[in-house]
Amino acid sequence: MTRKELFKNTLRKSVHAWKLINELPLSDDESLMLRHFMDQPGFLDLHWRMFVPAIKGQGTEEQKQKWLPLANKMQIIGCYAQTELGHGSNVQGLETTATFDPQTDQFILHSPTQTSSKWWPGGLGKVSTHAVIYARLITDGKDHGVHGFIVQLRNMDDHSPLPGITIGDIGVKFGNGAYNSMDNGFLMFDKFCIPRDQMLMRLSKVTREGKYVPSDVPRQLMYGTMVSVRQTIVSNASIAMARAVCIATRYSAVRRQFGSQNGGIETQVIDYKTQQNRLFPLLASAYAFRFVGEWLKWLYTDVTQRLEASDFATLPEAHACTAGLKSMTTSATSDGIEECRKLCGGHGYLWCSGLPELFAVYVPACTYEGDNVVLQLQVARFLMKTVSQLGSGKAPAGTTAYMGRAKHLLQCRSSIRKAEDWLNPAMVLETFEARALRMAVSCANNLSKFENQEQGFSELLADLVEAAIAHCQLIVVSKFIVKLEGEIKGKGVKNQLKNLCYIYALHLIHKHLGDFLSTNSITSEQASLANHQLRSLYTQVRPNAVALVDAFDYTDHYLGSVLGRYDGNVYPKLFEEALKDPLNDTVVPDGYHEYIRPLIKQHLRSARL
Ligand SMILES: CC/C=C\C/C=C\C/C=C\C/C=C\C/C=C\C/C=C\CCCCC(=O)SCCNC(=O)CCNC(=O)[C@H](O)C(C)(C)COP(=O)(O)OP(=O)(O)OC[C@H]1O[C@@H](n2cnc3c(N)ncnc32)[C@H](O)[C@@H]1OP(=O)(O)O
Ligand SMILES: Cc1cc2nc3c(=O)[nH]c(=O)nc-3n(C[C@H](O)[C@H](O)[C@H](O)COP(=O)(O)OP(=O)(O)OC[C@H]3O[C@@H](n4cnc5c(N)ncnc54)[C@H](O)[C@@H]3O)c2cc1C
Repeated sequence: MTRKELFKNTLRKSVHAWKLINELPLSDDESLMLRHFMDQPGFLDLHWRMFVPAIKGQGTEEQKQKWLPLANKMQIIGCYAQTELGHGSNVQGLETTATFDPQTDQFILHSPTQTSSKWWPGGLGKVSTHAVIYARLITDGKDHGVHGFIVQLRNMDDHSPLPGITIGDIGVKFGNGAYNSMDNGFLMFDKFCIPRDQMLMRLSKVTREGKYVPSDVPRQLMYGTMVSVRQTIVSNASIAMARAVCIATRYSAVRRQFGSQNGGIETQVIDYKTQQNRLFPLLASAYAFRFVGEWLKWLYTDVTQRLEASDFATLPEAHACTAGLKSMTTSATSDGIEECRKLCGGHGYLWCSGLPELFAVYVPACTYEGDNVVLQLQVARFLMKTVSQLGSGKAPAGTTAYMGRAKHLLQCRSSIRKAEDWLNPAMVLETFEARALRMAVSCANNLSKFENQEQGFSELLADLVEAAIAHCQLIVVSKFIVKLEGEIKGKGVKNQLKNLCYIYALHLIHKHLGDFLSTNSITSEQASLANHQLRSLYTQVRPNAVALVDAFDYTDHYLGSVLGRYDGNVYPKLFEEALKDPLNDTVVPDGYHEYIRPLIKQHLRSARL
């Protein structure tokens, strides 16, 4: 499809999905499933995941009563317009202004520079009638920082932009189809006025007289929509990883190379330890991210209930966990999808493997909803704060509770003696806790050598990100172990999940061996025992690998992959796909007479043939 066709087709699908949701009707959970099977980014994502939650989280009761019924019936379509051409990560650096005019009781929205143009918001370019806009609030010449506003963008009769608004699509993005189904947009305001009651005023207010009444709750609640989406992105990482792994595992069982004895059949590539060493940790990651995603959903629900009761105590942890896990799981999944493509050899590079499209549509997850490095630095700040409070009498809680055992964890030596010890959950956990704590404490010690803490933080950014990742990996490993401690239905399923849990943990030890050794969390002998155990786990997973990906229950239609077909009938179907290519419509290609023939004839003439 051309970009225009792709975009229009996504509108068609989105509207059809909305019709089904209402007619059947579908529950919220079922509607989410429908979104997965629709399988294309589109304006509905931003309307439901960001526009509506922003109003719910930041609007007053009156504002919710006015706007939510319209949004819930899709009589207005909204997007989330925060990022600008010049600033995305640095939200406090946004430039768009919303200046209160007491004469007219309105805010005047203005884009003072080119870099202040809104740039990137999905659904903004062509579809949205409304947006939640983030802009600097100015009253009586004073800048109160960034606040949210509900703004109508387009005429409800003919969809034309309202006077004072310039709007459009930002252009083609990475890949062929991928994220190009979405109208990521730009927007400039030229002194565009909105009524005062369209500032989202649950957190802070501007009175009729133009007085700014700051919030008595943490201002970070303004970032609540991002926290909510980051949480959902973690579960989605599992879905995308599982999809790539399903394709690569099934194909690895079909594909044979080398190893033929006396003219017999060759070896299935899944039997090579190198293939297992690349593939099975990804399979384990797909399961691990699913379990940590379930836990994160619980954490998010818990913090939301606490916030409603004005208990803000767990907000920093919820922010650190959603930011860190969003970052860690999306980075691992993007890399994992690319690894799966390579695991499928040359055929993985074919469009019909399903992997190039999956990669192209997935990679922006490393950037949207917060650049992954910037988000890990938020985790690092949280860790440094927690370390600095150790010994103050305030016991760390939740995911940092392990830091409360700092004295032990800074001194302990791993008691792993034989390979099987690596299947002991307490020993594995302690190894990850020791490594995470020691990396965090080492950063804190290095920071303390700087007179200026911010300067020290800048100098140590790379180490801080690594410490944050170590903490996030500990969370994933520990939630996988907790999952195994609960009830798991199905004969033998627990054993399979145990294998995957330890593959997940031990492959991380192998991959980040430098961290584990340099922090003395393990010795090199213990590292080789871990490798030994890992190989043994691969052998145990091998007979069940295909069943473990079948368990994801993805249809062939959803996978969209010739290599990942359930029936394994890969080669005939690759031919079928090839023959469908428009280049094969004719035997002699268009362009032959224009370019190829004259070229060949010229050679024939010069060679006097
Ligand atoms: C789509 C794929 C297709 C097919 C796949 C198949 C199916 C998929 C199905 C569904 C889709 C799946 C999922 C996606 C769902 C929906 C979304 C769809 C598309 C994505 C759209 C993307 C939208 C966006 O990108 S919106 C813009 C996002 N922008 C950002 O994230 C900006 C990042 N920057 C920041 O957040 C902040 O600037 C900062 C945190 C980096 C710094 O802020 P600030 O300067 O204010 O803070 P600091 O001084 O550093 O900190 C001050 C204190 O505040 C605390 N803090 C910061 N943030 C928060 C927070 N959020 N909550 C709580 N507290 C916070 C911080 O810790 C400091 O605390 P302290 O105690 O003072 O130290
Ligand atoms: C597909 C897609 C959809 C999007 N949808 C929306 C949307 O609906 N609404 C919306 O408002 N926005 C949206 N965005 C924008 C997105 O949120 C931003 O792109 C994202 O927050 C990253 O910000 P940035 O582009 O400014 O990156 P930058 O911050 O410019 O990052 C560039 C580089 O600088 C590094 N860097 C930046 N700051 C620091 C620092 N402090 N320390 C160390 N390194 C740093 C980063 O790690 C990165 O390597 C979307 C983006 C994409 C790609």
